[in-house]
Amino acid sequence: MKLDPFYLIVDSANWVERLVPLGVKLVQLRIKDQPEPVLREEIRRAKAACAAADCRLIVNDYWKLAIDEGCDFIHLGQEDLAAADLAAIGRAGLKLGLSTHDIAELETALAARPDYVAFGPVWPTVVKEMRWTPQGVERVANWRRRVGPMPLVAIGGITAERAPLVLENGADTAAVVTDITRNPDPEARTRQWLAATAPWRSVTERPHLGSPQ
Ligand SMILES: Cc1ncc(COP(=O)(O)OP(=O)(O)O)c(N)n1
Ligand SMILES: Cc1nc(C(=O)O)sc1CCOP(=O)(O)O
Ligand SMILES: [Mg+2]
Repeated sequence: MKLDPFYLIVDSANWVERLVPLGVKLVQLRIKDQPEPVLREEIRRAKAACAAADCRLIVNDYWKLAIDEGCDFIHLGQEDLAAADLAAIGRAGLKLGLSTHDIAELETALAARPDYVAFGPVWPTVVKEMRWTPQGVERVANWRRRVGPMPLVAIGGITAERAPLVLENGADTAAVVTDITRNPDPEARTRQWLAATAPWRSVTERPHLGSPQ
């Protein structure tokens, strides 16, 4: 499975409808603290907008709703994973992305046989409080060697200017929230992201790096 090198994360269907038509091909709907009917409606709208633009939609956290609504990709953190029914997710044919921040989490994630592994925070993030200090791009390269051919997502404090650094260090895709959603011109910033990641969009094979350090 090849992931687009630009992985947009937003907190509403409004954002999906606004930015996906610009050419975004990989988007996560990450909504917190909303009642189920609202979540369901947001997922439906995001799904329709993504279908219209040939964009892959990944639903964060709400794996049961994702199954119900016929989505095909979810993202879970380690706590989400502990509470999830992996067999049900597998039966529904959902692809699975998992968060990792340290070696123990990586081992837990790999044992669940995900479709991608995310690693962060590479740089400081303002989106949420995290137990981990910024990990740096060298550690992205280390994760690349550890996960082998599995798709690798880098996340945390990534800007359009920094995206090439994580892609050069072995990430398959760079995930972003605030560099776009808090930019004064999110549409222009999205276009800058599309341009900054374009060299990796056309690459079909990436040479393997060395063994883990
Ligand atoms: C691509 C990607 N990577 C990491 C996360 C974080 O997931 P999680 O640890 O479950 O935290 P929340 O996002 O749910 O607060 C993510 N959502 N996406
Ligand atoms: C939701 C999330 N998870 C992270 C992790 O490291 O697991 S970092 C993060 C926030 C990413 O937002 P921004 O691009 O604005 O830093
Ligand atoms: Mg989560």
